Amino acid sequence: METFKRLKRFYWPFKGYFFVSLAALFLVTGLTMLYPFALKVTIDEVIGAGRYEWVPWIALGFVLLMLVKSLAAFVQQYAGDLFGIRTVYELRNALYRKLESLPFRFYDNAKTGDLMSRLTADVEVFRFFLSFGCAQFINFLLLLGFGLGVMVYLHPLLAVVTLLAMPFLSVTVYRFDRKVHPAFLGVRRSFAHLTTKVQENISGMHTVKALAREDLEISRFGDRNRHYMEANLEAAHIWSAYFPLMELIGNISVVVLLAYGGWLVIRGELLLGELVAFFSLVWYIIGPLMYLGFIINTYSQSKAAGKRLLEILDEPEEIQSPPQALVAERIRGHVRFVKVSHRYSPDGEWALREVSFDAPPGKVIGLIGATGAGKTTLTRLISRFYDPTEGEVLVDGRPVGEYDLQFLRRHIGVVFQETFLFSSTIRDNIAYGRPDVSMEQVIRAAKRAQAHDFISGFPDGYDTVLGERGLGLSGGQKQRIAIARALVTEPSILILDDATSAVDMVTESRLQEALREAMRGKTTFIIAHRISSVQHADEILVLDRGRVVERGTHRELLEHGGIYRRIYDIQFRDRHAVPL
Ligand SMILES: Nc1ncnc2c1ncn2[C@@H]1O[C@H](COP(=O)(O)OP(=O)(O)OP(=O)(O)O)[C@@H](O)[C@H]1O
Repeated sequence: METFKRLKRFYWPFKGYFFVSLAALFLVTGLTMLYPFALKVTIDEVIGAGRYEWVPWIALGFVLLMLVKSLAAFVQQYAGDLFGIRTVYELRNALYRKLESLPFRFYDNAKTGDLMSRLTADVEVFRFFLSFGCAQFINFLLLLGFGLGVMVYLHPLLAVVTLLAMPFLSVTVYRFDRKVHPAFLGVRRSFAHLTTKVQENISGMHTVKALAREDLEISRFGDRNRHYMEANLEAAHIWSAYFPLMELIGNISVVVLLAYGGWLVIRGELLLGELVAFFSLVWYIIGPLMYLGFIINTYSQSKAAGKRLLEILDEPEEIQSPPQALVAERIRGHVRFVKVSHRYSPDGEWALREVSFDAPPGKVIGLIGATGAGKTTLTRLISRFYDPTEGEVLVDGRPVGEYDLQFLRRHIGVVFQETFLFSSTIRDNIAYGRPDVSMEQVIRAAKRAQAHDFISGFPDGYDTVLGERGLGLSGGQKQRIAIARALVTEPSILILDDATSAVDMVTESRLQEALREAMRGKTTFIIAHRISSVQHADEILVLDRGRVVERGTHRELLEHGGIYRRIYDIQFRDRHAVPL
């Protein structure tokens, strides 16, 4: 119940639909309960008493009863559906909002397929229970309560005989629930594993094919598919073992009832019509009882699904805007690091160690160093994708944690190492951060990013629709669109994380020229492996295992003769490329 209690805020606002559905259900069940009475009256007081002229009227009464019951059943079903559908609409929105606000840390380990299955399959299972299972469960309780009440009224002893089977049935149902719940949790988990595999494979299909690993992937998929099948089989096994047992217990009580009831009729202690009424009442109880397994099944599944949804909703959002968040007129772009250290997990390696530097507005900082040296980590702290473990990151003299998060990020243009483009037009991709910009601004940004020429070369120009993740463009073209996307927001701070790695040297040098123009008075961080990409920076920080081991201008660092010089020597054995 805990899971449902915690998800109450989603379904409680729609309780009106639920209660309408419930009221209609009361009516349906009440009318259903009238049948045995009508039968009893027809047999004992009409046919038994020879009043045959009443039969057509009784038949007409039955038809009317059924019409009202159908109408009530419609209201019950429709209101129940509305209850479920409206609830999961809110739930899905809340989950998506949560996913949008979760920090980078969450996505470092998140699996897309698993998240997708939570947002789709688990939400659907939850809806099914709200719309259908929950009402069925209440229906069961109603039928049981009404049925027993009427039976006790007709013949208490006979009712007790029926009740004799209940404890056995209750124990069986309890044990069934205990077993079937983990089994369904397993089904949901292995379904998520399966979808994760499919999603990863479709995304990485080029790599799979390039390395001719289709067979391996088919066999891996086969493994997960088998797990999913086995999880389903296990659930089906539990189901098929318990369901007939429940049915058997139910049937035994019917047999006992018929034997004892028949004996009572023979002795004249019970009217025939009463036994017939009793018999149909018993089925109103035993039917739903046997159905109880299915109801428990939907309940168990929705409990398991609800738990998985709560796992997302409960994820901590450690990176948020503070209560009195700072929103300035604009950000000038003065970035300062004071003894900043960072590690991604409390017991992990330090990714940055005591890094300090001062970058006033307009300064271009180059970051260079071996892979894993901490260059990306450093820039991630400026945008507050992570909070530093130690030390302070200041923008315009204020700790980044004091700013409104969206305000801060809107003023920082980031071009990531891996370019991600949406499957929409080039214009929409460039204008993603500022959808209201004019076409002129889009073109200006594209020109500065050296992208205008190749975009204009496409038959549809800026209206060219890109494939998923920008498929159909070269690596360098994608990078330049990403740079234009960052520039169009007119950021005060620009971070280029290996953003020109796929661009040829000539284009890169033109790009840097244009960027210098565009970023005048703003601060730029350039992460690169190529010396040619950072050589014009005002200050170059050389990182090694998280520490700044050298700093200075290109010339100073060359003269210093340290790591930078060694990188330079390796990269420029042919010295003509870069003058000393
Ligand atoms: N999300 C993360 N979770 C845990 N550790 C991480 C994460 N991102 C980076 N690291 C670790 O932090 C260290 C610094 O990584 P970072 O990405 O900053 O290096 P880098 O200098 O940008 O490397 P590259 O040039 O290859 O991009 C590495 O040891 C890396 O394994």
